[in-house]
Amino acid sequence: MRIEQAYVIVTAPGRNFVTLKIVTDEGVYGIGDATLNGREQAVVAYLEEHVVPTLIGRDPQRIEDIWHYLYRGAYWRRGPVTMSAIAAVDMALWDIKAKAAGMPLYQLLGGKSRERVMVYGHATGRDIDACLEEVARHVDEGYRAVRVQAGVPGIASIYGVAKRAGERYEPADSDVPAEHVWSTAKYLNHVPKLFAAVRERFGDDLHVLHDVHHRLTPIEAARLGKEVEPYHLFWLEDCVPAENQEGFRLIRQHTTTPLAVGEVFNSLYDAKELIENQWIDYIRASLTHTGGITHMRRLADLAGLYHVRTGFHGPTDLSPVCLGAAIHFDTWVPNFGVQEYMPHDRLTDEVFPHDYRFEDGHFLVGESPGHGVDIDESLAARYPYQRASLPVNRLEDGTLWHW
Ligand SMILES: O=C(O)[C@H](O)[C@@H](O)[C@H](O)[C@H](O)CO
Ligand SMILES: [Mg+2]
Repeated sequence: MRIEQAYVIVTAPGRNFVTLKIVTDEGVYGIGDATLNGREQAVVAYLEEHVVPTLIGRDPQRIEDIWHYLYRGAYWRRGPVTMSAIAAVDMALWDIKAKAAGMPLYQLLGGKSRERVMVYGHATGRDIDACLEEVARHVDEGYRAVRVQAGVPGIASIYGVAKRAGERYEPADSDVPAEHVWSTAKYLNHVPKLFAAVRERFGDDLHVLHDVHHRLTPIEAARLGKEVEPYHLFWLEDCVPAENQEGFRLIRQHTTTPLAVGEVFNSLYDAKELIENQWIDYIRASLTHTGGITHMRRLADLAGLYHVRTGFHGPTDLSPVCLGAAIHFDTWVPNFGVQEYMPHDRLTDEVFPHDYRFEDGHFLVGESPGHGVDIDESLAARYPYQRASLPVNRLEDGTLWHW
């Protein structure tokens, strides 16, 4: 079998997605997600200029060799653009291999470790009451786990809160970055009240999660972790920027609130210290941004040695291709934790037909050969790319802060 064609499809049914399609001389093809929110065209250029020309004529079955060819061979290793490009190739090659073997991807990985995959949804609200209504909607829809993000009095626009009730939250919402203003003090004073209200209304059984989105210092995160301990969060996510992995040691010394991190990671080296020191409980890296299935299997196995579980990133800015492949991975991986799920909109699901299905707070993996997701290229062509940037964040004194 040989790779005959490889090309990039950029489409924007509601938001921008980048997909790599690899076609073999035996007619079998595979697709991979290469979407990097706000930096889509950088990955397109990397793929078209530096990756696709090297794939033509190669044996698509040699997944491991091609992964190292693209990783070690790049010389300039790691980084979100490179690793998203490698991930798209890797996802497409695993899709091809599973199709050629006539089996769903999870079988190729090692078979089912569970029948279904628990997900968490996103409940957001401009204030606590509005947020509680969204939590109630998710509970009614069968979710066992809900991420809770609410507006903070005195902060005009905040991460994770949709503009209007019931709407999905899409952060890449302007041509050039919008500027938000942030107050740690106002945020820290408010969040414990939010979770007290959630537990008051919904009791202790519902899994509740929260995303700090990189905005605290370690001691501030330690304070927040301690103050929400009575509310038994499933996890507190991205509480500090994780370039300095050591920062999590201090948080860990002060609180038993479980910690999750990693959606901005792009290799297992970003998480190695965190995992080996057991400073975290869940690793959030995504297949698309962390080099695909080949690399994520290594990261998941390392995590499993230290009681760390997976909690894949799964917002609407990762395409159904990534979500579909992730559900196969989640179905197999022994140390599964939870899968993030923001439903894509109808247009997106039409462009990316798939066989996974959401039911009763869980995903059920499909049985068709491969990862079970396709792309309708003629429909995709109707939705041209339009630049959309993530916001930036400033403190009230104007300091450029973490978004
Ligand atoms: O936990 C999450 O799902 C993430 O934090 C997202 O909301 C990111 O902000 C988005 O994926 C950036 O593109
Ligand atoms: Mg997050």
